[in-house]
Amino acid sequence: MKIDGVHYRTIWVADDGWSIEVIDQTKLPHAFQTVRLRSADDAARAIKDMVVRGAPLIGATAAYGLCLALRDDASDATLNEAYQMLAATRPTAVNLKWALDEMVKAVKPHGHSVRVDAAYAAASKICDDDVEICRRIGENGLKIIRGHAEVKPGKTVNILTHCNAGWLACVDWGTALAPIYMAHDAGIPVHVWVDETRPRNQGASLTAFELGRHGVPHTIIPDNAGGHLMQHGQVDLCIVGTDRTTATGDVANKIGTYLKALAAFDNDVPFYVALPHTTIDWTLDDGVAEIPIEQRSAREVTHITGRTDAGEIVTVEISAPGSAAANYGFDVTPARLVTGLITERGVAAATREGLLSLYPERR
Ligand SMILES: CSC[C@H]1O[C@H](OP(=O)(O)O)[C@H](O)[C@@H]1O
Repeated sequence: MKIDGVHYRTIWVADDGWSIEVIDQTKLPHAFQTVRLRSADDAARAIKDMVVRGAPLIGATAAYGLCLALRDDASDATLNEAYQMLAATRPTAVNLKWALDEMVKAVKPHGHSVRVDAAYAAASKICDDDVEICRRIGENGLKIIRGHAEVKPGKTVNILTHCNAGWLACVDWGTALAPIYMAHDAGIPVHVWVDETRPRNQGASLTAFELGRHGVPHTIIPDNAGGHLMQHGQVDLCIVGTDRTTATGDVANKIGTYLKALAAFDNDVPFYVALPHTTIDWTLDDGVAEIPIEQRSAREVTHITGRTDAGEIVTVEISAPGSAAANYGFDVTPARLVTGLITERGVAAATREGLLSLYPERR
């Protein structure tokens, strides 16, 4: 996406031809800085510390993490060790394992002397494919937004989203936000209710940053406000992302998504999930029982980082000292609450048959 006229992806090979540069998302929205990754450890730390985050971008970063490991030593032992280390960084986003498996398939057949080139080529393809996949998700989601615009001609289409599933969560475009960018660029009047998304505030910090830079009208709301807005007819549809969706359409996404889906269901508000095929876990049927839910540090709940009026970036404690805090990173929305799955191949019902209609090769 463009920032101040410059087109950025979230991850790229640096000008030295081998190290990896990423946007440091822990510094946004108050500073736009990049970080250089020079080892698999650097890549793992960037994923774990959420310097990079979002299922597709986590996968892309892990892919380049394997490239960096192989530069030092292209042996199977190093490949396996780096795979295991990167795979252990964050458990919920299935793109992580998908990307690592793609890299192993691309590298393993080759002799050591060509493995590094094969790895960088494979990682680059993962990134290029993600850009095109997300662009197509945007096109398919645009049709849905256009449909809502047609039933209220000249009026604004109000869309609620949760967390950040924009270009910052992917390599470019995004998933849930791609249709919104395309609708805005097509002249359809859209407005986005942006869930702040506690505790890491990816909505207030990242989605609002993205939409603001693209000129898309939006309003940041507390996570608990969405149901009220839906009750009062102020939400035409919801579009969110996902970190892992089962073969039956159960959707793991940022904590709070499930509650939003319940409110949408109760108010007859269409609830869409935008995802690439790389986020579908075909091995799972029951998302609530089977999808691993990351638990992060209590400090992310008890403390918050922001900018003072004087422009200083500070972290402060916002809770009663000594109180325990639980920090579940994701929840699972059962398929019955999902209106449709917006993929690069079209929009499917959140069912096994719906997904297989788009991905018949999975039968
Ligand atoms: C397109 S994946 C976006 C997805 O990832 C976010 O989680 P996190 O910021 O912790 O990586 C959130 O669940 C988004 O919906």
